[in-house]
Amino acid sequence: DVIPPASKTLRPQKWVENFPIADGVRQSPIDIVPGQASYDAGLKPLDLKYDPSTCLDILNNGHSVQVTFADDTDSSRLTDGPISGLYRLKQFHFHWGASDDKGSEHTVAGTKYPAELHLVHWNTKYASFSEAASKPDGLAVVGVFLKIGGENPNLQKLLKAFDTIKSKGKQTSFANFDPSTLLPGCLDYWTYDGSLTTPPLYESVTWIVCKEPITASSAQMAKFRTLLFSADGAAPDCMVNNYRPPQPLKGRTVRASFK
Ligand SMILES: COCCCN1C=C(N)c2cc(S(N)(=O)=O)sc2S1(=O)=O
Ligand SMILES: [Zn+2]
Repeated sequence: DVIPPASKTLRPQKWVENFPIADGVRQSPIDIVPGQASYDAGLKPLDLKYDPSTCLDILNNGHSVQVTFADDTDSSRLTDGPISGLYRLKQFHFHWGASDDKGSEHTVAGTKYPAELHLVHWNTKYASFSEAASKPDGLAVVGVFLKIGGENPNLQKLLKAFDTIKSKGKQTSFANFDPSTLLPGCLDYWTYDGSLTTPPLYESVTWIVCKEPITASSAQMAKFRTLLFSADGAAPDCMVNNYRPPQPLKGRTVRASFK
């Protein structure tokens, strides 16, 4: 009989069966309500420094498109902001919709953006990324919204690689990409304690969501939608709507770095 495509069997409503933490107290994403965030004058500006030479490869992992970095030195790292210590960049990836009216994981007063970039960093107080990934202060993910606007030249190099990693499991070398070209000009942010937004849903993430979006053209968004959840040879299953909807706040406070 027909095997349902992964995008149907692994949908968010099903995750709690295998990952009970899906109903946990600090799940992500959330709806950020600016009027309810509390300005914290003690929050420092983000200090992000990325070294393009640490960029290794680009991969279709069956959930998203991911660019992975060498994390054996401190040369691509996040410090300050809401965190203490130094967190190394491990990877970045995106979430997007089947159309321009949805796709982001976090929402802002109910507004969905067409996509969201996640830059994943791990706390170097732990020996490795995989050790850090499950600790309450193990990860810091910087989220950047994408909105529809003019073509973003800094996305072109990424999008050009998509043709070679169309299906699940495909990966290709990807060198000298500077992720800071994907950051907005203003690094004002909201921050709260949350989780990975896909299984294993570990409650290990200090979320840092930038207020200012970057742009992508509608044509560039369409390029994301040419990727597949499915592997070569399987029935093609378009990689779209790979976002988890907002989760209950359960008493958490969202802090703002700006007034
Ligand atoms: C040993 O590794 C275990 C966890 C590894 N990761 C798994 C995810 N599902 C995941 C989701 C992430 S997201 N969407 O919350 O940024 S980051 C991330 S991840 O940190 O790369
Ligand atoms: Zn993500």
